Amino acid sequence: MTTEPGPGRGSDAGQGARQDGEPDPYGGVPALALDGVTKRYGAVTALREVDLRIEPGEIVGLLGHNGAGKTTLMSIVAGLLRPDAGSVRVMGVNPVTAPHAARRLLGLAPQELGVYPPLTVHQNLLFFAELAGLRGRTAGRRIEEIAEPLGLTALLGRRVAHLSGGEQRRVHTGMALLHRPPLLLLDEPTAGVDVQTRQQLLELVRDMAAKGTAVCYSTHYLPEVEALDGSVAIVSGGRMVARGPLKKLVRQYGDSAVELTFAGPPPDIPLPWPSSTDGRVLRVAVEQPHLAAPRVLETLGGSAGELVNLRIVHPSLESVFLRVTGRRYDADAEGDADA
Ligand SMILES: Nc1ncnc2c1ncn2[C@@H]1O[C@H](COP(=O)(O)OP(=O)(O)OP(=O)(O)O)[C@@H](O)[C@H]1O
Repeated sequence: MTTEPGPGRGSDAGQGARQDGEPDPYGGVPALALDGVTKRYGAVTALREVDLRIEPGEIVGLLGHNGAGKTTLMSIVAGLLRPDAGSVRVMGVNPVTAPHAARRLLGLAPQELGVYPPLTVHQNLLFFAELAGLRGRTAGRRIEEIAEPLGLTALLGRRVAHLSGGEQRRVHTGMALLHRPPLLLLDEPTAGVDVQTRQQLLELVRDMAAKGTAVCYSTHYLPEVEALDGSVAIVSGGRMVARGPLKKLVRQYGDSAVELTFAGPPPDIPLPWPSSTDGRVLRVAVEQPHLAAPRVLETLGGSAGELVNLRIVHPSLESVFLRVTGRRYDADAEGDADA
């Protein structure tokens, strides 16, 4: 399913502007431009003609179910994989033909932790700073600069092996920021972290974007994207199925509904409203769900005994996601991915 507003060109693509009043040092070049990118792994087509544009200062929440193609997309941007077709530009630089130049322009925090447990936090960060070409005092200053907002200052002398999972995740994220890249790729940066770390990371992302950094933020947590209040790119089956500012997509595609979850498959009852099923969930599309809910319940008759949950769904990113992918965003978590 292809939906407007398409792959994110023009002023609707997102915020895309520095909020700190500084001039844009890159002269209007998009931080990321993907055009018609296709990637196959043997018989599996992981990405199909994907277009995506991210402007400096824009935060894009990259969303999709397991296997949608998010990591493949980030790996192509980072120059770790070659696309089979299409073009990629990072600040105007082609990561296929100029991988080293492109790598200097982006910071990648992959899904898998890339920290060295026997080394201290400082040694880990210094190692990455040196890989990025930073030396001496400059490297030391950058480490201090990123340690502070990530809450790592007091941990700099500790061995990473002795840190909690959330602390290790913060070190891992910090490594991507040391060289102040204009494009930041964060692949599920809050996987397995506690609420406080999540807040810290979100704040840091907002802060960096306000200073002009473009951020591509892949996550399975829709509330994070809502909290970042940036723009959204939704991939499904390797295709870009929606792209645009969050608020605009919600206005355009956000449906309201009453969602009924049953102990088993939803009963087959005739309803006077459009409805769909997804696993154990029956979704009834109604305009004013809080008013319609009692009438929906009345139609259940004897099946009401099988009901385990009723939820009022207002237009939100969640309903946009369902509309453009055909599946609820939490469908993976319930293990009913093929429902
Ligand atoms: N190295 C590989 N060889 C073969 N198939 C692969 C390989 N890597 C990914 N795939 C397939 O490509 C598709 C896209 O995978 P990708 O990892 O990009 O998805 P994703 O959206 O990042 O998923 P997740 O949310 O689970 O991390 C999936 O069907 C996956 O099975």
